[in-house]
Amino acid sequence: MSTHIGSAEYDLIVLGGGAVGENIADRAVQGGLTAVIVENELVGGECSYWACMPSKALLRSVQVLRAARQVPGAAQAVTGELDVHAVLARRDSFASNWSDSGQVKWLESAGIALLRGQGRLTGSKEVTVTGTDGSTTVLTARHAVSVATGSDALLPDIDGLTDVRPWTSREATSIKTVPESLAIIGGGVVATEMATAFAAFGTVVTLISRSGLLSGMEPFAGELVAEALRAQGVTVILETKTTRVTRDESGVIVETGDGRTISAQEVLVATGRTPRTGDIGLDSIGLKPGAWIETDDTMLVPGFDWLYAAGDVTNRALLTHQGKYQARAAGDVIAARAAGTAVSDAPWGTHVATANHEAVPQVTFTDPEIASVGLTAAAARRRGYSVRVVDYEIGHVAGASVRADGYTGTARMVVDEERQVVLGVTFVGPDVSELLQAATIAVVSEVPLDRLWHAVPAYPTVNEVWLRLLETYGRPQ
Ligand SMILES: Cc1cc2nc3c(=O)[nH]c(=O)nc-3n(C[C@H](O)[C@H](O)[C@H](O)COP(=O)(O)OP(=O)(O)OC[C@H]3O[C@@H](n4cnc5c(N)ncnc54)[C@H](O)[C@@H]3O)c2cc1C
Ligand SMILES: NC(=O)c1ccc[n+]([C@@H]2O[C@H](COP(=O)([O-])OP(=O)(O)OC[C@H]3O[C@@H](n4cnc5c(N)ncnc54)[C@H](O)[C@@H]3O)[C@@H](O)[C@H]2O)c1
Repeated sequence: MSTHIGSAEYDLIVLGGGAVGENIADRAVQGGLTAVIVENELVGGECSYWACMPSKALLRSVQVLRAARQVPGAAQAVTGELDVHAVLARRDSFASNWSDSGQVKWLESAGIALLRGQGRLTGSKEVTVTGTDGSTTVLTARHAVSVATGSDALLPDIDGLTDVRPWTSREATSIKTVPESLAIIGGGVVATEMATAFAAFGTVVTLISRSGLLSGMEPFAGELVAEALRAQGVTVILETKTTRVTRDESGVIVETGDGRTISAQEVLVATGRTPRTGDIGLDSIGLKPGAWIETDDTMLVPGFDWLYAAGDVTNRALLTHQGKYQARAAGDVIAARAAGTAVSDAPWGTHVATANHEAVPQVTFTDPEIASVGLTAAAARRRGYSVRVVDYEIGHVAGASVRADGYTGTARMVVDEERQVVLGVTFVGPDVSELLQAATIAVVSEVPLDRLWHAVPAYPTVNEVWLRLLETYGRPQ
């Protein structure tokens, strides 16, 4: 094993080469800085290989088949079942067969240096990288270090769980064969999306959630998804704790607080995330290892003028698009501060991630889909807004009935009565994901409702639900 010690200096060191780290480096390089990314696994990170891309590739075929079956004419043409082998092959290509060569090429073309190995902060503006061959490189940053090390699946403290080698989202999204049966612990986004996919693949799925489903969202979202999962054959057990998990030769046995015993070939744990900060040298600069990293809206860590963090590791909004949004702010502000040019850090300025607070969009790719942005009614009330809630059945819109026979879905608009602007929107229904950006623009731009009446949705599209929501609210005088 080599013990070679090298050193190098860059304007910016980015620890972690996921989608977020790549974007921080890219913006900083476009702003005239030199940047190196330190990555110890695959450039592209969780989203590319074990999260967004493979999971959505698994779910898309399921959605297309359902859509075809809901439209006479097309339904008659679809006589077979889902070809799971072909679904997995398509998933493989979306995960680039777990090779990061394409992303490495992109880094080269963007002028970003790459150093492979485990990076640890070892002092002010200093990161020491241990390569797989044991070599050590000490990197020094002229201006900034940004942490973008992401998050890992959280394994809750359930008796026996770690001993049974449970699946996390990584095993679920990279499956090579489909299990006959699967128990899922959790009721959030991963649990519901994976229950949707595996049920469609023919797996006998039991989902055990200690609460209702998707509890941070509007209540009807989780209720409609639970109803749909049950209709797809999933056993959905709500408000129930998992107390013990064991494994024998036939599979796993999951025991619940209300005395049930669920046997399955595998168990998937989908109970949230934990920050990847346990072994990145935070203690060397006076921060707590294993904790989420707090930042201000320019992604600067309080108490430092050179340390930034972005993406999952900040626990602001664990979504790729929000992490990349933070990365754009961080990369741009690092370049601006290095050049001594003006920093625009007032709310909604160039160098801040203001939308993290009250305007986060998210699509949950269950069947039906959930597309949501901004505040739920409950969250808006907690924040002291004077709230009015407007609901509308999407199936009553002409465009929805053309799209699918028996289309059912619900839309909710949360209005700030004082300013008469939209604080939040939730759509639940087939194919609602593509409705979301209009809602995001309305929330971020704080478009007054009387002006929104002039944004005419095309007939007959599902977007006409906007007109129905406005009509239900009543035209402001
Ligand atoms: C199953 C699943 C599905 C998801 N689906 C979606 C979705 O549809 N849409 C969406 O917006 N979000 C989705 N997410 C969330 C999304 O995956 C994350 O928000 C996103 O990947 C976070 O990006 P990141 O760059 O912060 O972290 P990561 O992608 O985790 O990247 C961090 C990188 O840092 C590297 N690293 C860590 N420590 C070190 C170290 N010490 N030295 C060197 N390198 C290091 C890691 O190897 C990794 O490559 C999903 C998550 C899961 C689990
Ligand atoms: N489509 C998407 O955008 C998408 C898809 C998947 C994941 N993600 C992101 O990945 C992150 C992780 O997803 P997730 O589903 O793991 O987390 P989550 O926060 O969505 O859900 C966690 C679930 O686990 C339950 N839970 C937590 N601790 C538990 C315990 N000790 N015992 C039993 N249950 C427990 C919670 O009640 C909740 O139902 C999310 O924050 C999400 O933003 C996004």
